[in-house]
Amino acid sequence: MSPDGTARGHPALRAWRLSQIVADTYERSKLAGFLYLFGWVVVGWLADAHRIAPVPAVAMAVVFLALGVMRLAMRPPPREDEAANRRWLRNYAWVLPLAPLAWAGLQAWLLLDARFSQPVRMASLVATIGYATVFVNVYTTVRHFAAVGAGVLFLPPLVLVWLDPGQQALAVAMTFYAVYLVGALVRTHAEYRRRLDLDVALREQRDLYEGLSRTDPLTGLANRRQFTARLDELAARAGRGGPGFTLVMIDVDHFKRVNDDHGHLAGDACLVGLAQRLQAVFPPDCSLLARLGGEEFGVLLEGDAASAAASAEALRRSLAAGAIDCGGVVVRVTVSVGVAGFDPVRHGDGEGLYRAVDRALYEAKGAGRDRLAIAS
Ligand SMILES: Nc1nc2c(ncn2[C@@H]2O[C@H](COP(=O)(O)OP(=O)(O)OP(=O)(O)O)[C@@H](O)[C@H]2O)c(=O)[nH]1
Repeated sequence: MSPDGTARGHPALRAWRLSQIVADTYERSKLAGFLYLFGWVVVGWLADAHRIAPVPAVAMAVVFLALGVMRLAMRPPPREDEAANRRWLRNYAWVLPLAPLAWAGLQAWLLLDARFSQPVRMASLVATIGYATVFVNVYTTVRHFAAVGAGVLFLPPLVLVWLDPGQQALAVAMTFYAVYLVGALVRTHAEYRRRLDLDVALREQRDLYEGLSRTDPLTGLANRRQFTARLDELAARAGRGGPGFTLVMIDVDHFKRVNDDHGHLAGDACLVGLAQRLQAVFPPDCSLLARLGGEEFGVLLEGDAASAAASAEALRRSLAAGAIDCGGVVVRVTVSVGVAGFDPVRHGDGEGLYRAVDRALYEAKGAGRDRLAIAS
């Protein structure tokens, strides 16, 4: 298991999970760097630091400002770039503790330098406790970020307070608080992980149902719903002057006989075999292949009708010339085909093209089947 807990799951979900951790970490911490600058302005003003030690006082302010800007500037990479997100987390692991480290040095200075009064030390300790609390409650997207940040902030003053004989009561109280911080860190990190797991599970379910709602369960091709949506999309795009496209509709001839002669299961296997033949002729990366229902298939292809018709004709010929394996039985099937390229003026929209191709297919059937007709 990697530090971000992303070892399991589908790669896309794993990448999403990692990018969510990155996004959450950035969102939670992008402005928090400036809190140290604000804290130092308040505590430094209380401490009269600009008079006691002007150069270190200003230097600390500049350091906190620079570290705040640095955090803000580290914008997360694109979500889909898993390697870049992993790199970002690694880099951020170095950047995030820098401000706490600088604050810890400042805190040690305020506690050890006799020129600073007791109220100033108390004020700085209150700020330190606050920053450590923020770390364990907010930056728990990655547990070691929270642990390192809170540890760097809290442990040095705790040790210094224990070493001061006059501060034993405060040292005991801070020790109890340190124990609370450890418990809070474990709890908030577990809560974050649970929420993240739930988000991932919900996305997984959503992707699954979305896939099912767009896919024909028998052949794995697109279903009619997806086909219609894509047809409308292509027609709208072509209507706006976009690239042209062609619709091919393929209907198995006398498919009822396949069922009647060999059984429904053989009929199902035949449809699956036909879908595979379609995928071989019309590669899915340049077309949308759909089962429109029953024994009817639709193909949407970018480009003109002539090349689509040539591919469909090659398929028709190869089916007519041979036979296909339908789950153990070898069956000869022929197909009738209708083809038309989309013409925005003649067809108007996707439905208009569908009707034209359906008519051409009907003509091919009427003319004796096993043939291709191009819509006039
Ligand atoms: N095995 C199987 N058969 C199906 C499925 N869907 C539809 N059918 C069958 O497909 C047949 C379609 O019959 P028809 O519409 O009369 O068409 P046809 O027999 O192919 O004849 P033509 O289209 O006129 O050449 C029917 O017998 C349906 O039961 C399916 O998912 N699996």
